[in-house]
Amino acid sequence: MFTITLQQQGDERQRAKWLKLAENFSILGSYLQTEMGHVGLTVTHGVVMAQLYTQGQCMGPHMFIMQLRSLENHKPLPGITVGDIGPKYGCNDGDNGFVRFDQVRIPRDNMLMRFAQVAEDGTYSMVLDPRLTYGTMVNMRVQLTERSNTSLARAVTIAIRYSCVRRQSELTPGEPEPQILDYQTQQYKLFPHLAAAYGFWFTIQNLEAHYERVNSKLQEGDTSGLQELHALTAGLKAYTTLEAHQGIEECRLACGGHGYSHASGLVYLLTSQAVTVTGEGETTVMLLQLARYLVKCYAKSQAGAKLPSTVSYLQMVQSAAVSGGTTRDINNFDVLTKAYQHRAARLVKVATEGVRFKVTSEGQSEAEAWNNSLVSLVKCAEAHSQFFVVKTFVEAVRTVDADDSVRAVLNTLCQLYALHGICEHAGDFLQDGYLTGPDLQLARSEMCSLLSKVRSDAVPLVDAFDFPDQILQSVLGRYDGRVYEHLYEWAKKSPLNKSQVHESYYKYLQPFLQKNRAKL
Ligand SMILES: CCCCCCCCCCCCC/C=C/C(=O)SCCNC(=O)CCNC(=O)[C@H](O)C(C)(C)COP(=O)(O)OP(=O)(O)OC[C@H]1O[C@@H](n2cnc3c(N)ncnc32)[C@H](O)[C@@H]1OP(=O)(O)O
Ligand SMILES: Cc1cc2nc3c(=O)[nH]c(=O)nc-3n(C[C@H](O)[C@H](O)[C@H](O)COP(=O)(O)OP(=O)(O)OC[C@H]3O[C@@H](n4cnc5c(N)ncnc54)[C@H](O)[C@@H]3O)c2cc1C
Repeated sequence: MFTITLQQQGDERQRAKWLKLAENFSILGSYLQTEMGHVGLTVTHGVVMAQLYTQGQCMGPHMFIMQLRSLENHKPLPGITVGDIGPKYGCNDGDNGFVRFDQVRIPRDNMLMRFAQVAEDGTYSMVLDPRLTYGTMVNMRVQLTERSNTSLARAVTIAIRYSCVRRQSELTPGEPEPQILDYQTQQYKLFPHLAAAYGFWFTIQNLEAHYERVNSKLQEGDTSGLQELHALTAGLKAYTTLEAHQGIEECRLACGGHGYSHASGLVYLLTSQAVTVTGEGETTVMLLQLARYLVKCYAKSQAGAKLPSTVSYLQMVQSAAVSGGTTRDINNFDVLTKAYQHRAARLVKVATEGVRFKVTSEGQSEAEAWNNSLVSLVKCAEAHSQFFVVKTFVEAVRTVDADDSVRAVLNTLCQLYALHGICEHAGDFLQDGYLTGPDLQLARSEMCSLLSKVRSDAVPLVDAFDFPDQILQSVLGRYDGRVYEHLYEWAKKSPLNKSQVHESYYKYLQPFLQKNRAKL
């Protein structure tokens, strides 16, 4: 949460009142923003994000503390219906619930008044920027970006270690079965996610530093960095949570049948990661928040305005003829970064001009034009977020304090991440001729060479994440590699294996079999 320390009467009094209760767990709280509600059985209070109406005017979403249950017997207060929402896709240990308010009144003082106040006579006033109310979401989105990185790193650790234990088929006729990690397809499934886990780690360092800079400016009352931070965090949250989710699923699939077992630890990782894709802002909604900012920035740059650092590249949208068009050193970091920059800038331009064209030439309203451009708007936001990761990764491997051998490995991972992205989104790079067919051919063959280069370092690279077995909770990803013995031990612990003949045999199976056999 933003730790802004402005001296506000209401704020100070409210903090003294509520924080004391919350910090010693006298009350338990939940965040209630989503329309359908998410609360649960445990909480006594909730912070409700609701539209504020005062003196007949709507002032937009504000936060209110609502007491939900009696502090005497935990029963819901009058007018409040609260309960559990039932089983979910995952995170069933999480206490998510619903709540309904019917004619519930709360004291004016329950409105959280750090950034906006309502006086006794209903007069509304605000401090700095009303969007500071959304600060908790920005903070949470940074945290979810971090969590995604950790979950992806856990998944690749499991899958890479297991791929060294599992031997299957013949690579060379007559030779022993190879470790499945020696198959190029297995490397192609796993190593780009390994590279992404490293790239995201550096991205998070950059994002956190950015967050701290904006936060300290906010302490001095300077809100100028708020929108850029919001856009950046919304985009990276969307991009990294989804990439991690898809990566974890690919790691699970790469473990074959055992990936389907809870013993893999991958099923839990996958369902937990799915929450981060939707929670704190669904992916498309978040990418559109970023797109809205990019479109505004592009328009400003066209009018000659200077842009904030993360979007300053929009001032330099080049045509492909000027900027590319020949086969080049596709492994060169400057070439790679420029290609991603060009792709992002071009897609922002295309999306912005698409909206404009629909308004000016097709007579659509702004809202219609926006809706009819959503696909290209989402695409430009994804491209911007991926460019940010590539740029950060490249800068990090150039400047990281590491010896030459470590830097060489990081260089390889960074090239792999960037080349893999180009191959995956080839159309974006080829469409205006910035990259050529021969460039793409080169990118693909370089990417495949990098896979075999990563092979020898793959295990040390996942060991370097330093997840102890207690955290990984995966039989497949055990540090000692003794997978098969422990799979057997794990299976034996199943409650269905408590006796040699399960009780269901006597109840259902035996009569059924006997009946059938009697008919013979
Ligand atoms: C491995 C082990 C794992 C174990 C367990 C795993 C658990 C994982 C935990 C996961 C957590 C799950 C818990 C989830 C909790 C929640 O989901 S809480 C609810 C969060 N809800 C959202 O995020 C809603 C998403 N929607 C938005 O954010 C919308 O933007 C909005 C805030 C609802 C506003 O929408 P709207 O009224 O339509 O306004 P807009 O027109 O879009 O925007 C108005 C202006 O405000 C700016 N803006 C929007 N958001 C922010 C912000 N955060 N900060 C700053 N500014 C913001 C926006 O850019 C607009 O600005 P202008 O363009 O200048 O007008
Ligand atoms: C496990 C879990 C825990 C949660 N915990 C909390 C909590 O503690 N507190 C809380 O307040 N909330 C919580 N949430 C809710 C979460 O914040 C929302 O589910 C999330 O923000 C998505 O909103 P939604 O469910 O309304 O989806 P919707 O907005 O209905 O999204 C459904 C579809 O509509 C599309 N869509 C919606 N709006 C647009 C648009 N403007 N343009 C284009 N497409 C659009 C989306 O892209 C998506 O494809 C939790 C959710 C989960 C799954």
